[in-house]
Amino acid sequence: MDMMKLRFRRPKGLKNDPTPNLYVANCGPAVGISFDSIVSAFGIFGTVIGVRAADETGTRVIVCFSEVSAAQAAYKALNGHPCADLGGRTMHICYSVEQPPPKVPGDGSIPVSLLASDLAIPGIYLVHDFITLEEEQELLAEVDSRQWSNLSKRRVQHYGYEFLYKTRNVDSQQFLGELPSFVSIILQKLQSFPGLDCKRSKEINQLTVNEYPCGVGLSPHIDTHSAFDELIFSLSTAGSCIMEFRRYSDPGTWRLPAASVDEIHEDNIDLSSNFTRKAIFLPPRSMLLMTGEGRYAWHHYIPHHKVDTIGEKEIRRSSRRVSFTFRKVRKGPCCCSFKQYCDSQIDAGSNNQNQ
Ligand SMILES: O=C(O)CCC(=O)C(=O)O
Ligand SMILES: [Fe+2]
Repeated sequence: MDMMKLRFRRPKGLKNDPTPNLYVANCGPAVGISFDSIVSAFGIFGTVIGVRAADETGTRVIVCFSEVSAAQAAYKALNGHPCADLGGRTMHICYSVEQPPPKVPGDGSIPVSLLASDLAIPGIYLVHDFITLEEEQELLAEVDSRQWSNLSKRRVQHYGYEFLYKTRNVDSQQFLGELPSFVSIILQKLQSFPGLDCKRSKEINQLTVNEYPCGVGLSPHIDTHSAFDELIFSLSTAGSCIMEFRRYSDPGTWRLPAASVDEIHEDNIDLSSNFTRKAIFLPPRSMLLMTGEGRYAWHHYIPHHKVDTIGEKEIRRSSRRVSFTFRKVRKGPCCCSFKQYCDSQIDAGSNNQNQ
């Protein structure tokens, strides 16, 4: 059996019987530790069949041994103790279990709200006709006269600070300049966004423009807490889509695709875990605000559909949707009260999720 083709995960609950496979947190390429050095460091305890990423963070790996006893020895020696062979790094280890095959969801459809009040997720707001048709045309003309960067399925532009898809964060040391003047009108309108203190929307300093061709969506994610402040605005132009929100019942799954991931697809998501799903229709020229619980604890997701079904109606997506996501780059760690979803508080904290 090819061990590396099997899917392993962190065990749920307290029971953690030894297996030959270790789930190792605080270790991996994103913290400067190559797979080769992991093989050597763990190889001291027995034959390592393979090492691979446990998820997309680059900071958690699965180490597969040929024998349970070797995994036990490595666990005993390295869990919570600094490892001299890996630069004195302290790892958090548990025995990994085989992932059950994903359940095939029903037909996948859920009711789609037209209004945020019907969606009833705390912190999610939607304002229809936030901009006029003319303003929409102007915005599109401006971005189309600028350079797009190609991701695998969509094109993007970043202003203020670049969003780095590998780390799902921004390089806050690298300021690209003020937001362009063609969005001044939007920034001005955001100051009178219903129910918001205008000071908070004044501080926006990052813009990502996403162009989705028909049928392309966005994998479920939470915008990285440590990268961006609480308020996240997204203006839809040129086309519509539905946006699905998911609140996972197992906080462990929060680590799956975070932020605007390009290369990660739906089949990487742990469909066997439970989540509550809600969806809202985002028409062109509408402005979505994600804040509070909706921003910090719910994944947002754009299904990869060419047609969105809203009640009895089928709405064909147009040739493209262009969204303008406005955020403020965070200075210092996030201190939200949704700790289990918060990379500032889990990775830097006790790491008790892995113990
Ligand atoms: O296209 C959108 O409205 C959402 C974009 C988004 O979620 C993101 O860039 O993080
Ligand atoms: Fe997002």
